[in-house]
Amino acid sequence: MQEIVDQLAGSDRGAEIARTLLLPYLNHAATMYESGYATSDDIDASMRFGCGYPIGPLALIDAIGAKTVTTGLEALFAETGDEVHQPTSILTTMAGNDSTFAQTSVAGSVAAPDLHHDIKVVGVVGTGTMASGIVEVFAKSGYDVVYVGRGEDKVAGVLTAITKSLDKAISRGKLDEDGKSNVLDRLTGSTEREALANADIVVEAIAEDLDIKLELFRDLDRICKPGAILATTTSSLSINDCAAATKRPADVIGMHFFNPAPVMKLVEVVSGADTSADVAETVRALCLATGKHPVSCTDRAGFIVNALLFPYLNDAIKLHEADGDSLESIDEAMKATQLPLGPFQLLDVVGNDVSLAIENSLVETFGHEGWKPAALLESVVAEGKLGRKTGAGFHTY
Ligand SMILES: CC(=O)CC(=O)SCCNC(=O)CCNC(=O)[C@H](O)C(C)(C)COP(=O)(O)OP(=O)(O)OC[C@H]1O[C@@H](n2cnc3c(N)ncnc32)[C@H](O)[C@@H]1OP(=O)(O)O
Ligand SMILES: NC(=O)C1=CN([C@@H]2O[C@H](COP(=O)(O)OP(=O)(O)OC[C@H]3O[C@@H](n4cnc5c(N)ncnc54)[C@H](OP(=O)(O)O)[C@@H]3O)[C@@H](O)[C@H]2O)C=CC1
Repeated sequence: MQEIVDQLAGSDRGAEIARTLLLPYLNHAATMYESGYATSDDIDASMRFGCGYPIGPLALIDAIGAKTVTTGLEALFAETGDEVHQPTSILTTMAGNDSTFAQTSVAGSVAAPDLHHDIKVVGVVGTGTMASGIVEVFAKSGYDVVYVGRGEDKVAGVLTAITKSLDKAISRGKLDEDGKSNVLDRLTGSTEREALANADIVVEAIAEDLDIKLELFRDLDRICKPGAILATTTSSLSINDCAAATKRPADVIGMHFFNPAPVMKLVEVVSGADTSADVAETVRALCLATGKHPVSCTDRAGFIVNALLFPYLNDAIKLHEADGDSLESIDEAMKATQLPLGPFQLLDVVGNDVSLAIENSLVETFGHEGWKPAALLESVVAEGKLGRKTGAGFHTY
């Protein structure tokens, strides 16, 4: 941790880039805590388990010192005049009285969640990046999984991807052939949504388009048995909107996995206005049963992680546009602070179309001018350079 603090204090261009991009992110994390949207433990856990960061933002503020962070933000604000660079009041208070976020931790005092629903069969809708990973997570945790795609080839593609992943685990000595067969035996692929009739919970991971999701939720409401939980892994759409398409809004919830789903431990459990407490608790317990770390939040654009991550990713693009730092030098500067991926590498993993949708939803909700999507993000999306999934994005693959 001291290495990160030292790296950020450096005088080279890489350290300057890292400060320019991280200080607003730290300010926003403090603002999120101050607003009461999430606890300090959940904010820090979200960035560690959702994005593989070595340290959460509030713990990083503690490590750097609120006074140093505040001074850095004041200098940035003097330069840009952008309201999001003005130190939030909790930071100035902490800078004044030497307090820390660690003092606000309630870890350990929260009771373990209970499963209030019997969950044996999990349904997944979709066969893309997230759906395939989510199917793998549940099947590896011992659940029977029924997944639905839009064609036999797509359904077969999920089986191929999971088989490849299991073979890799075998080659690394983490699984044996029996274990692989057990996982594969739990999978049932179908091209018919009716196959979900017996599922105890359905997690949808189809295209990030509200009309498409609403059509699906209407159909799930018709098909799924009474009491089944209907979950969405949406990155930017409203849980309340999905719930309103059904006659069972109490059973609708956000279950936001992170990419790659089999690796990233975080799941944001997002309660809509009508989600029942029993359903939210059951989903948290289910996350624990699959080895995931659940955090709780309400239905607001970006939830915890994306509201902190995407303004930072957008700032990285704007820095490249404004100061001419190369994509590689910005990626390297951020990786030098021990982030697993540079911002352009991560944008290409997520998909630039998904990133643009998230950034637009953040601007709509929070209204910050400075968060408007960078022109270059709009143009790579318009050119079809969506990232790794299309072979080119900010980088070429
Ligand atoms: C957009 C949204 O709404 C929300 C989001 O998802 S935001 C994006 C969140 N995700 C991130 O920030 C990703 C950050 N990335 C990382 O932490 C790392 O790059 C990473 C852990 C994914 C890979 O780490 P790495 O060191 O480059 O790779 P590597 O050592 O090959 O992989 C580590 C493990 O992950 C596994 N893995 C890597 N990619 C994988 C994938 N796509 N699917 C399944 N497993 C994968 C590897 O098999 C390996 O497993 P073992 O340790 O069991 O052998
Ligand atoms: N990418 C990421 O990093 C993350 C994404 N998410 C969320 O997960 C969800 C899926 O994203 P992701 O896996 O990246 O997307 P992909 O593009 O990889 O997959 C999209 C899936 O949606 C299906 N689909 C597209 N249009 C329709 C339609 N009209 N009706 C039914 N199915 C359709 C596709 O089927 P087909 O192949 O047949 O076209 C495919 O199975 C989104 O809500 C996204 O916001 C959440 C966390 C991280």
